[in-house]
Amino acid sequence: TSPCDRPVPPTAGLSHDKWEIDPTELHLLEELGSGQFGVVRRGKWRGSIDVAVKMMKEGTMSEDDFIEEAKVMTKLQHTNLVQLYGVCSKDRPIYIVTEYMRHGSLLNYLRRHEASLSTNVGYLLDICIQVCRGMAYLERRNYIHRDLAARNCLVGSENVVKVADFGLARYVLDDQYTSSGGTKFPIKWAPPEVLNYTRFSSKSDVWAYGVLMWEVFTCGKMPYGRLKNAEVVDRVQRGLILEKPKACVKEVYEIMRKCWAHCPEVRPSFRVLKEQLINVNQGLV
Ligand SMILES: CN1CCN(C(=O)c2ccc(Nc3nc(-c4cccc(NC(=O)c5ccc(C(C)(C)C)cc5)c4)cn4ccnc34)cc2)CC1
Repeated sequence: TSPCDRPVPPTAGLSHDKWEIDPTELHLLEELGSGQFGVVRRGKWRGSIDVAVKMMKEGTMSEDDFIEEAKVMTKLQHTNLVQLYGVCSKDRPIYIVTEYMRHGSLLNYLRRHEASLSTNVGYLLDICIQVCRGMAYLERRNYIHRDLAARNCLVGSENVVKVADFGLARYVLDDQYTSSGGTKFPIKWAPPEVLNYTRFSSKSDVWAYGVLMWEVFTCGKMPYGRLKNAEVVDRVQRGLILEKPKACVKEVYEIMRKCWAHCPEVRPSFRVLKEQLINVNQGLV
């Protein structure tokens, strides 16, 4: 295709280190919330591009390792991935600059719109398919997310849904988050091999994706309700799985259940999941 057909890569035109963003070209606006690394704000880049800026609180992230990885992350480009535009790494705190998603996290979006969403099975399935497309791209690029959940997906204009913060879990310094015994470890989205051996893979992302599907079809309920982490670990080890959400048709629940196969090899790939979900969605029309 001629150069004018190809979309200009969003990181084009940056300084010699194309993933390095000049902070004088950023204009910070309101706070969007805060997460594991601290405050996140909306901003404008080069006067007109809407961005989200994570300002890395000191001591929350292994910064040098992340800056190295940022080069790879800027190359991951897909409609259903929140695009990393670059980083401001010359001063501290480091800024992580991504495209802006105006409706916030998928989890809050599901909870806010439960009334209209709970009867719209086709749209709930479409949300799952969009996340699956983003994850199938990461799978093709041999890139593991490590913390896929509705809270780590974002909703943008025209209700597009994108996967965010892929791979970032590797740079969190808080061992309450990184160790499977920690209070912040995402136990309810983790398969047996992660609970027992912290063995992450695209197939552990598939397990988490099954839980994300459950979150979508319950419009943002907490998986396993108020069960304590230890009780969830015990259930998962014994092969007990999440029950079928009311809004979920049998065919969709069958796909969810496959994501929770005890052995990672038995779970479908995201590529296969995507085909199966699209088939069900066409069957619903
Ligand atoms: C009508 N509603 C009004 C309220 N509302 C908002 O305030 C709102 C609107 C837009 C928002 N957008 C974004 N919000 C965020 C955001 C905001 C707060 C916290 C975070 N998350 C984090 O900081 C974070 C997430 C995960 C992780 C690990 C490594 C653990 C996986 C580490 C850190 C992200 C990032 N974004 C990237 C692109 N767009 C956004 C966020 C919130 C949503 C719309």
